[in-house]
Amino acid sequence: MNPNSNGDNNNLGNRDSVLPVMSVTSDFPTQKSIAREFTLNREQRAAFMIITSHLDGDSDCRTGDNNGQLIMCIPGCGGTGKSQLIRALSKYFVATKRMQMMRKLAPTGIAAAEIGGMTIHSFLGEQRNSRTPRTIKPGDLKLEKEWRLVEYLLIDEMSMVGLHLLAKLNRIICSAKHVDPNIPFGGINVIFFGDYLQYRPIYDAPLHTDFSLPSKQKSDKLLSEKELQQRVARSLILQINCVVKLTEQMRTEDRRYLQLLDNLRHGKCDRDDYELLLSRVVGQPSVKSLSDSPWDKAPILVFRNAVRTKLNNKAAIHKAAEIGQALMVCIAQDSCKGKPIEDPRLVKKLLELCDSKTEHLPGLLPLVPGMPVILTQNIAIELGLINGIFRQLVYEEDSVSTDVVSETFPTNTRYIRKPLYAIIEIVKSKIECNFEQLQSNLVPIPLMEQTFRINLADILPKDKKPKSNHKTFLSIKRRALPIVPAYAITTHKSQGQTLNKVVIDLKLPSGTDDLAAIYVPLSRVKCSDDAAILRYFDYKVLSIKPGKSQLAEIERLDKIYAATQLRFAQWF
Ligand SMILES: Nc1ncnc2c1ncn2[C@@H]1O[C@H](COP(=O)(O)OP(=O)(O)OP(=O)(O)O)[C@@H](O)[C@H]1O
Repeated sequence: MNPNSNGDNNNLGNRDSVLPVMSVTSDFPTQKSIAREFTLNREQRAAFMIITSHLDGDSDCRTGDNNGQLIMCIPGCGGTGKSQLIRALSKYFVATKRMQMMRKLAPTGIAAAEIGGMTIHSFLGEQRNSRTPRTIKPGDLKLEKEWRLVEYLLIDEMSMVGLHLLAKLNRIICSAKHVDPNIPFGGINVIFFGDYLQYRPIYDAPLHTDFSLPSKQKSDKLLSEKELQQRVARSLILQINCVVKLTEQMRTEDRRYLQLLDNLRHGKCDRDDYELLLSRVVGQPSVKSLSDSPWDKAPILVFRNAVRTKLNNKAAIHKAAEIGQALMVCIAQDSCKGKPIEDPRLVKKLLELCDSKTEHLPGLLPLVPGMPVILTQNIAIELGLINGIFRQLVYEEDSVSTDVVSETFPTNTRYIRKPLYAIIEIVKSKIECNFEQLQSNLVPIPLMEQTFRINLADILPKDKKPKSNHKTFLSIKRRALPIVPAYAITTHKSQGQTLNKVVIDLKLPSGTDDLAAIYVPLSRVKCSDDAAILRYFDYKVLSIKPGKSQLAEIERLDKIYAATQLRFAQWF
């Protein structure tokens, strides 16, 4: 715009003088420039335009069901760029100074870190598997403040979100926003991202649960409070009024491998697909040994937490030997009813429990400099504090001993009873630091405290187990470093991540019939050459089919997608 041209030609002053020609080029980001910056494809761009135009008050976007409230779903299989779209949307909200209107939540720490969001549990102020839900009191000022400015709620990895959790979130938002509980999500706009064929929630019913299908439960049985809440949440999901499906594969460049992944999603892999995967089994010419580069640095994806812990311990022992150092193992401090535990057998049993049973605080934590780690407690996930490399341990000098605590580790292991903090190099740190001497990605991680319950019968030797079925629970308070090694991670933890090289176990534990157990690990990489298969596996695992309610929900969303394309034809 020329600042001198105000439309009034009589005000041009001296007509003989030459007017300065000024062209103002603005660096101000626009919808188009951000879509370009993130190289959004056609589908990502359409979703981006619908949401950002809704934000900008576009009247076409703000009409229709629910008084223009956007209840949107962006489904897409692994690698179709859902997280990339969230990053582009975030950039637009930041650039237009409206970031406080957006809240990003995900069901797991790793998924939340991928999008710079928080976990739903931490946002609800609850622990995982908590038996004491957050109480909602009218006039809760903290809650009101948390939600006052929020108008767009983005929920990633929707396959792992449970209906009960969603119901809680809905109640909290309605209460914070002081609106009629019949208005979905307190009237704010909600956008779900994810893929229903990936992992489902562990202790809850998935969002696609179809309560109209005949269930195993007897029809005359009264519904529990939890089941009622789940049905309420399902009715919210049925109000989704806008769908953009992402279909273009952005992660996998290898056409043949893409075909295999697609066959897998439909439970239709053939012998050729099987042969392709067998050619990647360790020991075959393409992957001679896991000790060779690049496989020696690739994470191993396994199904069971116990297997993960065993592999991590072995890898730590091996790495310590490789660099010629004695292994360090930090010991957790456990107490019961405020007193240290005295029975040495009980102490040992507790320390050897898998961290999945101890609120994710490990009893025995092996540490080797350079070891990849995952932070298991929510310290500041929105700052990227989740994946890192262990660099250094600070501990009380006099708390080190070489007395054997566990046969798992070599005899020269140094056990540290009083660690103070560990210095972790955070892989994708978003911490800004102005001190020249301090590296912003080196973060001291202190000890943390958690309480877990354990059934005594589960840890007593077989001959000492009580005969009756009566359960005796012990409540244990543990102080420990909130860190676990990440040489091996569970396939569940890998969901949402793009991995450069990965070693995958496809031998499923018996009784596993979830397609996600195969599809999630295989879809983490860009091509078949980036995956090594740990050992031979049964052809049968490639023919696991998606469930009925998964397919029905995908079909329902497809129909809404067709209507969305007609409604916003200009962006498709
Ligand atoms: N438009 C794009 N331009 C360039 N790269 C992209 C684009 N979209 C996605 N990618 C890249 O493709 C890979 C997969 O994308 P992303 O992680 O966003 O997929 P996803 O749908 O969230 O996958 P998952 O379901 O496994 O979580 C990433 O490496 C990402 O950077």
